[in-house]
Amino acid sequence: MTKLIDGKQVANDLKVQIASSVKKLIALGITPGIAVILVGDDPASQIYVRNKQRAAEKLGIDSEVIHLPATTSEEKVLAKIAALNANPAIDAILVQSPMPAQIDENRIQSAIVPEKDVDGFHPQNVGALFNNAQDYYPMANTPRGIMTLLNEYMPNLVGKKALVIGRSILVGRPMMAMLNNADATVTLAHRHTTNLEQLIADADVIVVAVGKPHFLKMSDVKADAVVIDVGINRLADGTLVGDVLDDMPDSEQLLTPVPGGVGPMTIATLMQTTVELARQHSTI
Ligand SMILES: NC(=O)C1=CN([C@@H]2O[C@H](COP(=O)(O)OP(=O)(O)OC[C@H]3O[C@@H](n4cnc5c(N)ncnc54)[C@H](OP(=O)(O)O)[C@@H]3O)[C@@H](O)[C@H]2O)C=CC1
Ligand SMILES: Nc1nc(=O)c2c([nH]1)NC[C@@H]1CN(c3ccc(C(=O)N[C@@H](CCC(=O)O)C(=O)O)cc3)C=[N+]21
Repeated sequence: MTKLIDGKQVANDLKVQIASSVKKLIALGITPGIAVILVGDDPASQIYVRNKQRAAEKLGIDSEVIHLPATTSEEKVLAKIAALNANPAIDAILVQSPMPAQIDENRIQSAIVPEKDVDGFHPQNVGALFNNAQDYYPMANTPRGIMTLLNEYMPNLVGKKALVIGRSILVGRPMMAMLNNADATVTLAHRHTTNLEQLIADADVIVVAVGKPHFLKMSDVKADAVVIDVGINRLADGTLVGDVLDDMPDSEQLLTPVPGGVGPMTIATLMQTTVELARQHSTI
Protein backbone atom coordinates (compact mmCIF):
# COMPACT_ATOMS: atom_id res chain seq x y z
CA MET A 1 0.00 0.00 0.00
CA THR A 2 1.17 3.47 -0.82
CA LYS A 3 1.55 5.49 2.38
CA LEU A 4 -1.69 7.30 3.07
CA ILE A 5 -1.86 10.85 4.36
CA ASP A 6 -4.33 10.97 7.25
CA GLY A 7 -6.50 13.96 6.38
CA LYS A 8 -9.04 13.04 9.01
CA GLN A 9 -6.40 13.15 11.76
CA VAL A 10 -4.94 16.49 10.65
CA ALA A 11 -8.50 17.86 10.34
CA ASN A 12 -9.34 16.66 13.87
CA ASP A 13 -6.19 18.31 15.26
CA LEU A 14 -7.16 21.54 13.51
CA LYS A 15 -10.71 21.32 14.91
CA VAL A 16 -9.33 21.00 18.47
CA GLN A 17 -7.51 24.32 17.97
CA ILE A 18 -10.58 25.93 16.41
CA ALA A 19 -12.81 24.78 19.30
CA SER A 20 -10.49 26.51 21.76
CA SER A 21 -10.48 29.73 19.69
CA VAL A 22 -14.30 29.64 19.57
CA LYS A 23 -14.47 29.22 23.36
CA LYS A 24 -12.25 32.27 23.86
CA LEU A 25 -14.37 34.35 21.47
CA ILE A 26 -17.63 33.25 23.12
CA ALA A 27 -16.20 34.25 26.52
CA LEU A 28 -15.76 37.73 25.04
CA GLY A 29 -19.37 37.74 23.85
CA ILE A 30 -18.62 36.91 20.22
CA THR A 31 -20.20 33.84 18.60
CA PRO A 32 -18.90 33.19 15.07
CA GLY A 33 -21.72 32.70 12.56
CA ILE A 34 -21.80 31.18 9.07
CA ALA A 35 -24.65 31.21 6.55
CA VAL A 36 -24.76 28.70 3.70
CA ILE A 37 -27.00 29.31 0.69
CA LEU A 38 -28.00 26.15 -1.15
CA VAL A 39 -30.02 26.50 -4.34
CA GLY A 40 -31.67 23.33 -5.68
CA ASP A 41 -31.59 19.69 -4.61
CA ASP A 42 -28.26 18.27 -5.83
CA PRO A 43 -27.75 15.25 -3.51
CA ALA A 44 -23.94 15.67 -3.24
CA SER A 45 -24.32 19.36 -2.31
CA GLN A 46 -26.84 18.42 0.35
CA ILE A 47 -24.33 15.98 1.90
CA TYR A 48 -21.54 18.60 1.94
CA VAL A 49 -23.83 21.27 3.42
CA ARG A 50 -24.93 18.85 6.13
CA ASN A 51 -21.27 18.02 6.90
CA LYS A 52 -20.50 21.73 7.21
CA GLN A 53 -23.47 22.32 9.49
CA ARG A 54 -22.54 19.39 11.73
CA ALA A 55 -18.93 20.59 12.02
CA ALA A 56 -20.08 24.12 12.92
CA GLU A 57 -22.46 22.83 15.60
CA LYS A 58 -19.76 20.67 17.21
CA LEU A 59 -17.40 23.64 17.41
CA GLY A 60 -19.93 26.09 18.85
CA ILE A 61 -20.20 28.11 15.64
CA ASP A 62 -23.69 29.38 14.73
CA SER A 63 -24.77 28.07 11.34
CA GLU A 64 -27.76 28.83 9.19
CA VAL A 65 -28.67 27.05 5.95
CA ILE A 66 -30.83 28.93 3.48
CA HIS A 67 -32.27 26.31 1.16
CA LEU A 68 -33.90 27.79 -1.96
CA PRO A 69 -35.75 25.93 -4.75
CA ALA A 70 -33.90 25.17 -8.03
CA THR A 71 -36.11 27.68 -9.87
CA THR A 72 -35.00 30.65 -7.68
CA SER A 73 -34.07 33.75 -9.68
CA GLU A 74 -30.67 35.44 -9.51
CA GLU A 75 -32.34 38.55 -8.04
CA LYS A 76 -33.74 36.53 -5.17
CA VAL A 77 -30.32 35.06 -4.34
CA LEU A 78 -28.77 38.55 -4.56
CA ALA A 79 -31.44 39.86 -2.16
CA LYS A 80 -30.61 37.07 0.33
CA ILE A 81 -26.92 37.95 0.09
CA ALA A 82 -27.67 41.65 0.67
CA ALA A 83 -29.56 40.74 3.86
CA LEU A 84 -26.72 38.52 5.10
CA ASN A 85 -24.13 41.21 4.22
CA ALA A 86 -26.03 43.59 6.52
CA ASN A 87 -26.62 41.06 9.34
CA PRO A 88 -24.04 41.57 12.14
CA ALA A 89 -24.60 38.01 13.48
CA ILE A 90 -23.22 36.57 10.23
CA ASP A 91 -19.42 36.56 9.79
CA ALA A 92 -19.17 34.17 6.84
CA ILE A 93 -21.31 33.61 3.74
CA LEU A 94 -20.95 30.57 1.49
CA VAL A 95 -22.97 30.00 -1.66
CA GLN A 96 -22.71 26.31 -2.52
CA SER A 97 -21.71 25.58 -6.11
CA PRO A 98 -22.80 24.41 -8.62
CA MET A 99 -25.79 26.75 -9.00
CA PRO A 100 -28.69 26.27 -11.44
CA ALA A 101 -28.08 27.59 -14.99
CA GLN A 102 -30.23 30.75 -14.64
CA ILE A 103 -27.82 32.08 -12.00
CA ASP A 104 -24.47 33.70 -12.89
CA GLU A 105 -22.08 32.41 -10.21
CA ASN A 106 -19.59 35.21 -10.79
CA ARG A 107 -22.22 37.87 -10.08
CA ILE A 108 -23.28 36.03 -6.94
CA GLN A 109 -19.74 35.63 -5.62
CA SER A 110 -18.92 39.30 -6.24
CA ALA A 111 -22.06 40.37 -4.35
CA ILE A 112 -20.80 38.92 -1.05
CA VAL A 113 -18.89 41.63 0.84
CA PRO A 114 -15.17 40.71 0.78
CA GLU A 115 -15.12 40.75 4.62
CA LYS A 116 -17.62 37.83 4.76
CA ASP A 117 -16.36 35.95 1.70
CA VAL A 118 -15.45 32.70 3.44
CA ASP A 119 -14.68 30.91 0.12
CA GLY A 120 -12.18 33.59 -0.95
CA PHE A 121 -13.95 33.96 -4.31
CA HIS A 122 -14.44 37.74 -4.35
CA PRO A 123 -12.12 39.44 -6.90
CA GLN A 124 -10.58 41.54 -4.10
CA ASN A 125 -9.61 38.41 -2.15
CA VAL A 126 -8.46 36.54 -5.28
CA GLY A 127 -6.30 39.58 -6.08
CA ALA A 128 -4.80 39.59 -2.59
CA LEU A 129 -3.93 35.88 -2.94
CA PHE A 130 -2.35 36.36 -6.34
CA ASN A 131 -0.32 39.31 -5.04
CA ASN A 132 0.68 37.33 -1.92
CA ALA A 133 -0.61 40.25 0.20
CA GLN A 134 0.68 40.19 3.77
CA ASP A 135 -2.47 41.48 5.51
CA TYR A 136 -5.34 39.13 6.39
CA TYR A 137 -7.80 38.03 3.70
CA PRO A 138 -9.91 34.85 3.34
CA MET A 139 -8.77 32.28 0.78
CA ALA A 140 -10.30 29.17 -0.80
CA ASN A 141 -10.59 26.45 1.82
CA THR A 142 -9.82 23.31 -0.19
CA PRO A 143 -6.38 24.51 -1.39
CA ARG A 144 -5.69 26.14 1.98
CA GLY A 145 -6.48 22.81 3.69
CA ILE A 146 -4.11 21.10 1.25
CA MET A 147 -1.37 23.58 2.25
CA THR A 148 -2.00 22.61 5.90
CA LEU A 149 -1.63 18.92 4.97
CA LEU A 150 1.53 19.60 2.96
CA ASN A 151 2.93 21.50 5.95
CA GLU A 152 2.77 18.17 7.85
CA TYR A 153 3.99 15.88 5.10
CA MET A 154 6.23 18.07 2.86
CA PRO A 155 7.06 21.12 4.95
CA ASN A 156 9.62 22.65 2.63
CA LEU A 157 8.12 23.49 -0.75
CA VAL A 158 10.83 25.92 -1.79
CA GLY A 159 12.03 25.04 -5.30
CA LYS A 160 9.84 21.91 -5.46
CA LYS A 161 8.25 21.07 -8.79
CA ALA A 162 4.49 21.29 -8.18
CA LEU A 163 1.91 20.18 -10.72
CA VAL A 164 -1.74 21.19 -10.36
CA ILE A 165 -4.15 19.40 -12.69
CA GLY A 166 -7.47 21.23 -13.09
CA ARG A 167 -7.97 25.03 -13.07
CA SER A 168 -11.31 25.69 -11.34
CA ILE A 169 -11.92 28.85 -9.31
CA LEU A 170 -12.66 26.60 -6.31
CA VAL A 171 -9.48 24.50 -6.37
CA GLY A 172 -6.91 24.61 -9.19
CA ARG A 173 -6.38 28.37 -9.60
CA PRO A 174 -6.05 29.25 -5.90
CA MET A 175 -3.92 26.09 -5.41
CA MET A 176 -1.53 27.36 -8.07
CA ALA A 177 -1.27 30.72 -6.28
CA MET A 178 -0.71 29.21 -2.82
CA LEU A 179 2.03 26.86 -4.05
CA ASN A 180 3.62 29.79 -5.88
CA ASN A 181 3.46 31.89 -2.69
CA ALA A 182 5.28 29.02 -0.93
CA ASP A 183 8.06 29.32 -3.56
CA ALA A 184 7.36 26.06 -5.40
CA THR A 185 7.72 26.09 -9.19
CA VAL A 186 4.15 25.56 -10.32
CA THR A 187 2.69 24.16 -13.53
CA LEU A 188 -1.07 24.40 -14.05
CA ALA A 189 -2.37 21.66 -16.37
CA HIS A 190 -5.81 21.36 -17.96
CA ARG A 191 -7.69 19.81 -20.88
CA HIS A 192 -5.37 21.32 -23.50
CA THR A 193 -2.09 20.36 -21.84
CA THR A 194 -0.12 18.30 -24.36
CA ASN A 195 2.78 16.95 -22.26
CA LEU A 196 0.90 15.82 -19.16
CA GLU A 197 2.64 12.41 -18.87
CA GLN A 198 6.03 14.07 -18.80
CA LEU A 199 4.88 16.69 -16.26
CA ILE A 200 3.47 13.92 -14.05
CA ALA A 201 6.70 11.91 -14.21
CA ASP A 202 8.76 14.95 -13.25
CA ALA A 203 6.71 16.46 -10.38
CA ASP A 204 7.60 16.39 -6.66
CA VAL A 205 4.05 17.24 -5.61
CA ILE A 206 0.88 16.71 -7.65
CA VAL A 207 -2.59 18.05 -6.87
CA VAL A 208 -5.26 16.35 -8.97
CA ALA A 209 -8.63 18.15 -9.17
CA VAL A 210 -10.24 16.86 -12.35
CA GLY A 211 -13.27 14.83 -11.29
CA LYS A 212 -12.52 11.63 -13.23
CA PRO A 213 -11.97 8.26 -11.54
CA HIS A 214 -8.49 6.75 -12.13
CA PHE A 215 -7.30 9.87 -13.97
CA LEU A 216 -3.82 9.52 -12.47
CA LYS A 217 -1.95 6.27 -11.68
CA MET A 218 0.59 6.14 -8.86
CA SER A 219 2.84 4.04 -11.14
CA ASP A 220 3.24 7.13 -13.35
CA VAL A 221 4.60 9.39 -10.58
CA LYS A 222 8.07 9.63 -8.99
CA ALA A 223 9.06 7.26 -6.18
CA ASP A 224 9.24 10.11 -3.60
CA ALA A 225 6.32 12.17 -4.85
CA VAL A 226 3.41 13.43 -2.74
CA VAL A 227 0.03 13.15 -4.46
CA ILE A 228 -3.05 15.06 -3.30
CA ASP A 229 -6.30 13.61 -4.62
CA VAL A 230 -9.06 16.23 -4.57
CA GLY A 231 -11.51 14.31 -6.77
CA ILE A 232 -14.82 13.09 -5.35
CA ASN A 233 -16.51 10.65 -7.72
CA ARG A 234 -19.48 8.50 -6.85
CA LEU A 235 -19.53 5.26 -8.87
CA ALA A 236 -22.71 3.53 -10.05
CA ASP A 237 -22.51 1.07 -7.12
CA GLY A 238 -22.44 3.98 -4.66
CA THR A 239 -18.75 3.82 -3.70
CA LEU A 240 -16.80 7.05 -3.43
CA VAL A 241 -13.46 7.25 -5.26
CA GLY A 242 -10.99 10.01 -6.02
CA ASP A 243 -9.14 10.81 -9.25
CA VAL A 244 -6.12 8.63 -8.40
CA LEU A 245 -5.60 4.89 -8.86
CA ASP A 246 -3.28 3.44 -6.23
CA ASP A 247 -1.53 0.73 -8.28
CA MET A 248 1.77 0.80 -6.34
CA PRO A 249 1.22 -1.57 -3.42
CA ASP A 250 4.70 -1.41 -1.87
CA SER A 251 5.79 2.11 -2.69
CA GLU A 252 6.95 4.89 -0.38
CA GLN A 253 4.87 7.44 -2.25
CA LEU A 254 2.45 9.55 -0.22
CA LEU A 255 -1.19 9.84 -1.25
CA THR A 256 -4.35 11.36 0.27
CA PRO A 257 -7.20 8.82 0.43
CA VAL A 258 -10.79 9.43 -0.70
CA PRO A 259 -12.73 9.59 1.53
CA GLY A 260 -10.70 10.77 4.53
CA GLY A 261 -8.16 13.04 2.82
CA VAL A 262 -8.87 16.46 1.36
CA GLY A 263 -12.65 16.43 2.15
CA PRO A 264 -12.33 16.59 5.95
CA MET A 265 -9.59 19.23 5.58
CA THR A 266 -11.91 21.39 3.46
CA ILE A 267 -14.58 21.33 6.18
CA ALA A 268 -12.14 22.01 9.04
CA THR A 269 -10.49 24.86 7.10
CA LEU A 270 -13.88 26.40 6.34
CA MET A 271 -14.50 26.54 10.10
CA GLN A 272 -11.01 27.99 10.62
CA THR A 273 -11.73 30.79 8.12
CA THR A 274 -15.14 31.47 9.72
CA VAL A 275 -13.52 31.98 13.12
CA GLU A 276 -10.82 34.22 11.62
CA LEU A 277 -13.50 36.38 9.98
CA ALA A 278 -15.40 36.64 13.29
CA ARG A 279 -12.19 37.79 14.97
CA GLN A 280 -11.57 40.36 12.21
CA HIS A 281 -15.11 41.73 12.65
CA SER A 282 -14.70 42.04 16.41
CA THR A 283 -11.48 44.14 16.17
CA ILE A 284 -9.89 42.13 18.99
N1 LIG B 1 -12.48 17.17 -1.55
C1 LIG B 1 -12.92 18.41 -1.63
O1 LIG B 1 -12.95 19.12 -0.64
C2 LIG B 1 -13.36 18.95 -2.93
C3 LIG B 1 -13.50 18.09 -3.99
N2 LIG B 1 -13.84 18.56 -5.22
C4 LIG B 1 -13.86 17.57 -6.31
O2 LIG B 1 -12.71 17.78 -7.13
C5 LIG B 1 -12.98 17.50 -8.48
C6 LIG B 1 -12.70 18.73 -9.32
O3 LIG B 1 -13.58 19.76 -8.97
P1 LIG B 1 -13.42 21.26 -9.48
O4 LIG B 1 -12.09 21.78 -9.13
O5 LIG B 1 -14.64 21.98 -9.04
O6 LIG B 1 -13.36 21.01 -11.04
P2 LIG B 1 -14.19 21.40 -12.35
O7 LIG B 1 -15.09 20.27 -12.69
O8 LIG B 1 -14.70 22.78 -12.25
O9 LIG B 1 -12.98 21.40 -13.35
C7 LIG B 1 -12.27 20.26 -13.71
C8 LIG B 1 -10.92 20.66 -14.25
O10 LIG B 1 -10.30 19.47 -14.74
C9 LIG B 1 -9.76 19.72 -16.02
N3 LIG B 1 -9.79 18.51 -16.85
C10 LIG B 1 -10.86 17.79 -17.23
N4 LIG B 1 -10.48 16.76 -18.02
C11 LIG B 1 -9.14 16.86 -18.14
C12 LIG B 1 -8.17 16.11 -18.85
N5 LIG B 1 -8.52 15.04 -19.57
N6 LIG B 1 -6.89 16.50 -18.75
C13 LIG B 1 -6.53 17.56 -18.01
N7 LIG B 1 -7.40 18.31 -17.32
C14 LIG B 1 -8.70 17.96 -17.39
C15 LIG B 1 -10.64 20.79 -16.62
O11 LIG B 1 -9.90 21.47 -17.61
P3 LIG B 1 -10.50 22.69 -18.51
O12 LIG B 1 -10.47 23.89 -17.59
O13 LIG B 1 -9.53 22.80 -19.63
O14 LIG B 1 -11.88 22.28 -18.89
C16 LIG B 1 -10.98 21.65 -15.40
O15 LIG B 1 -10.04 22.67 -15.21
C17 LIG B 1 -14.45 17.05 -8.51
O16 LIG B 1 -14.47 15.64 -8.41
C18 LIG B 1 -15.04 17.67 -7.25
O17 LIG B 1 -16.13 16.94 -6.75
C19 LIG B 1 -14.04 19.89 -5.45
C20 LIG B 1 -13.94 20.79 -4.41
C21 LIG B 1 -13.62 20.38 -3.06
N1 LIG C 1 -19.00 27.47 -2.47
C1 LIG C 1 -18.53 26.23 -2.37
N2 LIG C 1 -17.51 25.99 -1.52
C2 LIG C 1 -17.01 24.71 -1.40
O1 LIG C 1 -16.05 24.48 -0.63
C3 LIG C 1 -17.60 23.65 -2.18
C4 LIG C 1 -18.65 23.99 -3.06
N3 LIG C 1 -19.08 25.28 -3.13
N4 LIG C 1 -19.21 23.05 -3.84
C5 LIG C 1 -18.80 21.66 -3.80
C6 LIG C 1 -17.38 21.48 -3.31
C7 LIG C 1 -17.10 20.10 -2.78
N5 LIG C 1 -16.78 20.27 -1.37
C8 LIG C 1 -16.58 19.22 -0.47
C9 LIG C 1 -16.69 19.39 0.88
C10 LIG C 1 -16.58 18.32 1.75
C11 LIG C 1 -16.34 17.06 1.29
C12 LIG C 1 -16.28 15.92 2.25
O2 LIG C 1 -16.67 16.02 3.40
N6 LIG C 1 -15.80 14.72 1.84
C13 LIG C 1 -15.71 13.52 2.63
C14 LIG C 1 -16.72 12.47 2.20
C15 LIG C 1 -18.12 12.98 1.92
C16 LIG C 1 -19.07 11.91 1.37
O3 LIG C 1 -19.21 10.86 2.00
O4 LIG C 1 -19.66 12.16 0.28
C17 LIG C 1 -14.33 12.89 2.45
O5 LIG C 1 -13.72 13.12 1.39
O6 LIG C 1 -13.89 12.18 3.35
C18 LIG C 1 -16.21 16.86 -0.06
C19 LIG C 1 -16.31 17.95 -0.93
C20 LIG C 1 -16.84 21.60 -1.08
N7 LIG C 1 -17.17 22.34 -2.12
